[in-house]
Amino acid sequence: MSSSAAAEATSEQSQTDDVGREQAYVSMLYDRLDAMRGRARELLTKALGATSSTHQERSQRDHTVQMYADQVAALDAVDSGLCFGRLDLAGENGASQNGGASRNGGASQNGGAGQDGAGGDGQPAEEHRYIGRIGIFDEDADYEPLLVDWRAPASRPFYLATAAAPEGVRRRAHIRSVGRTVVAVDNEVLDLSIAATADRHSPYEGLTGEATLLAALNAGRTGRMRDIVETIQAEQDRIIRADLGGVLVVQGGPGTGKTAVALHRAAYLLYTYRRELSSRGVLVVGPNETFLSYISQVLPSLAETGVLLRSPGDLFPGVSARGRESAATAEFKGRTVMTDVIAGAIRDRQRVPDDALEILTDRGSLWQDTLRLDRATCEEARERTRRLGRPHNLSRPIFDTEIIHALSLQVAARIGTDPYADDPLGGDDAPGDGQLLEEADLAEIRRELRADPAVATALDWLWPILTPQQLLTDLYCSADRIASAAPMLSIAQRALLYRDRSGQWTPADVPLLDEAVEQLGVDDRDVTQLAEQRRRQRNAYAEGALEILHGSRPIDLEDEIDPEILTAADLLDAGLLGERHEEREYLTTAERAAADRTWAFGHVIVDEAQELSPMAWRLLMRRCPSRSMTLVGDVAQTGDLAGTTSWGQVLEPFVGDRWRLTELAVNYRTPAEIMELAARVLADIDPDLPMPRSVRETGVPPSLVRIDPDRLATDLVEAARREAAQTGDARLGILVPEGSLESLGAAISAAMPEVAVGDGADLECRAVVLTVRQAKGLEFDSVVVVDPERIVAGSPRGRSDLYVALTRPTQRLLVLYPGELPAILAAPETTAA
Ligand SMILES: Nc1ncnc2c1ncn2[C@@H]1O[C@H](COP(=O)(O)OP(=O)(O)OP(=O)(O)O)[C@@H](O)[C@H]1O
Repeated sequence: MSSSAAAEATSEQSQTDDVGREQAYVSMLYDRLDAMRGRARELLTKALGATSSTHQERSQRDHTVQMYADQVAALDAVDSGLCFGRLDLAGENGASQNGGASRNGGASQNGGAGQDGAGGDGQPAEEHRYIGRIGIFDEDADYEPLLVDWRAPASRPFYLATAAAPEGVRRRAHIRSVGRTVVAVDNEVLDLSIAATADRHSPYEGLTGEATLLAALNAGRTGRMRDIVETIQAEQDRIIRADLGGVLVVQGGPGTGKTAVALHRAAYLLYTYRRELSSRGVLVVGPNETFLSYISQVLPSLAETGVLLRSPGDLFPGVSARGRESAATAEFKGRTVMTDVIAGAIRDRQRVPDDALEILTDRGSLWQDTLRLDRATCEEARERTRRLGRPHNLSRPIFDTEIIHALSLQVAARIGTDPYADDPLGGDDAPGDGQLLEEADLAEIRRELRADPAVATALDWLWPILTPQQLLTDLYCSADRIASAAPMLSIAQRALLYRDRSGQWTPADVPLLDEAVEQLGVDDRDVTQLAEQRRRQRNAYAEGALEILHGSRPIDLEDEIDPEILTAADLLDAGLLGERHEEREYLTTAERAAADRTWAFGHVIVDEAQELSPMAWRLLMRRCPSRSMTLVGDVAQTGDLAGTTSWGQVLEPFVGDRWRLTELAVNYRTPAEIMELAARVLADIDPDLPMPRSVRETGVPPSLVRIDPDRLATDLVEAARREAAQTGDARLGILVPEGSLESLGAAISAAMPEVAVGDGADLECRAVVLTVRQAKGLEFDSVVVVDPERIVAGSPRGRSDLYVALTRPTQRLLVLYPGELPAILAAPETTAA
C-alpha cells in the first residue's frame, strides 16, 4: 500500500470512528428529547381533558393548553439536526466545567455529563461541549448541560473562534446528520500545538466549518428558506448577537445572508432578552406575502413562535392591502407631503355653512322651534376648537360644547323675549327675561339641546366623526376634495391620487391610513369607561372575598394578636386581589400585537428596508417608540421608486445620526462566475458600490442567449424546458418583465408541469414565473432572466431590478435577450441560439 493510500485509509477510519462516537452521543440526546416531548404531550393531554365551568377556568385552561402545545411544537421543530457541533476545550486540571455540555468519552452512565480526565497519555484534560438547537440538561447530574443552546454565551466560540484567536478551543467539529443519523463529522483544529496530529486542517481560514458550509450552499433549494444555525459565519454572528438597543443597519450585497441574519437575530434576542421581549414581542417586516411564506419556516425551526411576520400591506389592523396601482402613484403616496394632504382633508371636513344652518329642534311636548347657526358663530366655534390642537375626532366634544353654548343662548334669549312662551323651565314663576335665567336653567337647556336629534345632525355635518377609511376614500374619489386638500400639489400630482370608489386599498395606502388615525384620533371613551366599570366590579368581588376571609379567622387569633402570623387580608388589598381575578384573554403576544394598531413592539426587524417609503418609516417608528430596531437591506437593490439609496437620509428625521452601520461582504448564494456578470450592472448603477465576494465557484458560466423577438414566448418555453431537463429536480425561477407576466406565465404553464405564476405563487413548485419585484429576496437553483432590456426600461430603477434578477441563482443563470445584447451586459460569453 502506498503512503498516500495508507493516509487516506487512516483518515477514512478516523472519520468512521468519529461518526460512530458522535452517533452514540447524539442518540442519547434524542432519547432525552423524546422523554421531554413525551412529558409535554402528557401534560397537554391532561390540560385538554381538564373540566372547567367558569369563564375564568376556561381561559386558564386555554392558556395552559396553548403553553404545552407550544412546547410540543418547539420540541418537534428541533427534531432535525438537534445537535450539530462540538467544541473540544482545554480543561482546567481535569475539573468539571460548567457552561458546557460535555461527553465523558461517550460512555458515562448517564450518557453524557463529565469530561475526559487528564489522560494517562499525558495529554491535558479536554472538555467536550455540544452545541445544538436547544439546551438539554441532565436532571440526574445536577442539571449539567448535555447540549448547549446555540444562542447561549457558551456557544459563541463555536462561531467565532479561529486559529489566531482560539478562545480556548482546541478543536471544533461540525456534526452533519440526516434525520437522526450522523453522516459526517468535519473537524477543524484551532490549537496549532496539536495541529500535527490534526484530523484535518481547514485550508480556508476565512470560513468557519468550511466543508459543512459548502455542503449547505451547494445543496438544492426547496422553495423554503432554511435556517443557517449550523454554519453561521463570524461576521454574521457579531450582528446576530449585537446589543438589543438602538437602530442597527445591516448593509450587504445580494446573498450576503441579510435575511438569514435578521431571522437568527430575532431568535437570539428572544432567547437572550426573554423578559424584556416576551410581553412586547418582535415584529419582522418583509417585502411581500410570497417572501414571508419563503421565510416562514426559519423561526419555527429554531423553536421560536413568538414573532409577528408582516408585509407592509398588513400593518394596519383590519385592512389587508392587496390592491394595485401605478408605481408613480405608490411613490407619490409615500412622500411626507401626504401628512399635509391628510391634514388638509381633515380641515376640509370641519365645515361652516355658506350663510346659516337652520335647525328644527324638537323638544317633544316642551317646545318646537327653529334655531339658526350663522356662519360667523360656526367659524368662531371652529377656530376656538382648532386652537386647542387636539386630533379631529377628540376635538368633537369641545366643538359640541361651543355650538351648544351658542344655541343655548339663543334659546334663553327667545324664552326671555316671548312673554307667552310655554316655558317648561320656570313654571308659574318663569322669569320674563332670558337674562334672568339661572345657570341651572341654562344647563337644562344645554342638556335638552344635546339630546335633540336635529342638533346632533347639524353637529355631524359641521364636525363629523370620521374613520381613516372614510376620510381617505372620500378624498381619493373626489377631484374637488383632492384639489381643496392639496393646493400645494401640481395638477398632475393630484391626478395620481384620484381613484374611483371600487378601488382597493394598496400597500402604499397603509401608512396613510395610519397617519390619518394619528391626526383623527381615536375616541376611546367607551372603552375606558367599560374598563373602569370592570375594574370596579372586580374590586367589589374582591372586597367581598376579603370580608369572608376576615370573618373566618380563627377566634383565638383575634383575641391574641400575633404580629408574626399574617392572614390573606394583611397581604392583599382589594385592588390587588381584584387584579388576580381579572379574566385575562390568553392570546399570544403576536396575536394581541397583530390586532392592536397602537402596540409598541420590543424590537422591530425590517428586511429589504431600502424599499420603504418615508411614510412607511413614520408608521414603523410609531410601532417602535423605543427605537430598538434592526434594518437590513441593500441600497444597490432598491426597486421601489419610493425607496431609498441612503440610510442616513431615511433615518435622520427619526434618530438623527444615532444609528450604527454594519456591513456584510461575502456572498453565500451566487457563484463567482455569475457575480462577474452582475458586477457589470452594479458598476453601471454606481461604480463606488462595493461588490460582495462570492464564497464559491461552480465552473458553470452564465449563458447569454439571443432569441427571436417575434418568437419570444415559444423560445422561452423551449429554453425553460431544456433548463428543467438539464437540472433534474432543481428549482427553476423564470423572471420576466413587468407586464409580460400573464402572457409568458400562461405560455409556460401550458407547456410544463408544476409551474406557479405571480403573486402568492407556491415556491415549492418545480418552476416559478415571477416579475423581478416579486422575486425580491428569493433564490432558485437555476434562473432564467427574460428580456433584460425591458427590465431595465421598465422603471427609473430598472438597472437595480436587473441586478436583483441576475443575483437570484445559486447554481445556474440563463439570460434570454431578444434582438441585441444590452450594452449593460456586454460579455464575451455571448452564444447565438
Ligand atoms: N452562514 C451561512 N451558512 C449557510 N448558508 C448561508 C449562510 N449565510 C447565508 N447563507 C445562505 O445564502 C443564501 C442567501 O442568504 P440571504 O437570502 O439571507 O441573503 P440576502 O443578503 O438577504 O440576499 P438578497 O439581498 O439578495 O435577498 C441563503 O440560501 C442562505 O441560507
